Amino acid sequence: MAKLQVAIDLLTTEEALALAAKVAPYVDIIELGTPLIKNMGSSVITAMKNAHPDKLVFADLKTADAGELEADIAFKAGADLVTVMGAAGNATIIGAVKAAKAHGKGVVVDTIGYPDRVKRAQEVTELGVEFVELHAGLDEQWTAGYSIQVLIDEAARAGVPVSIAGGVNIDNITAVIKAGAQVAVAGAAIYGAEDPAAAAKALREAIDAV
Ligand SMILES: O=C(CO)[C@H](O)[C@H](O)COP(=O)(O)O
Repeated sequence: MAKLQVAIDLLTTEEALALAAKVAPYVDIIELGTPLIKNMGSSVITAMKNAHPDKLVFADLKTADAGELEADIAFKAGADLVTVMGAAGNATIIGAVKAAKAHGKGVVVDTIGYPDRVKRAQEVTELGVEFVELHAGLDEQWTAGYSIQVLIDEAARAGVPVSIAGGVNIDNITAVIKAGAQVAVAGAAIYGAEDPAAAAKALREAIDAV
């Protein structure tokens, strides 16, 4: 069964915990967004894991260097998964995987901005990462002509475990899962909804119906 990941792109621990409390029944993975971690530090990771020990806590570090060191900080704080940029060197990804193995946790590679996301996904899977995020970031999503269909097409031909992030919503989540994504990441579709719990529930039901 595919997983639903809520991306919490809010700015304070208080707001993040309040959102997580509403949507936790419907999600498998709680992602702490990069701006949230930059604003609050690793204490937000600890606060979220303490509040939701039964969920996978995903620290979207977007590490570009010092992979082992940065991953170790997040795992010690309570993260189950951390991200490293696909554009980083393999040594950085290998370092983060080393830290993950030491803690019994995992690394996700984020392909944001990478020219050939599928090729990089296949390469880094060999390095022992959990899965690869086929990701169009917020700036790319706001570029004229953006369509999530490009990520859906990439997932269908990746042949390795992937998630999709970049505007997942109730209108496209079925196609995201049918393309083979193991994880659907939804940020604005949940935290920007008038009723985040109802939005998360609808996404969960759409996944379960595939
Ligand atoms: O990592 C991110 C941006 O860099 C977002 O969390 C990710 O893109 C998911 O959010 P949305 O569903 O709003 O695109």
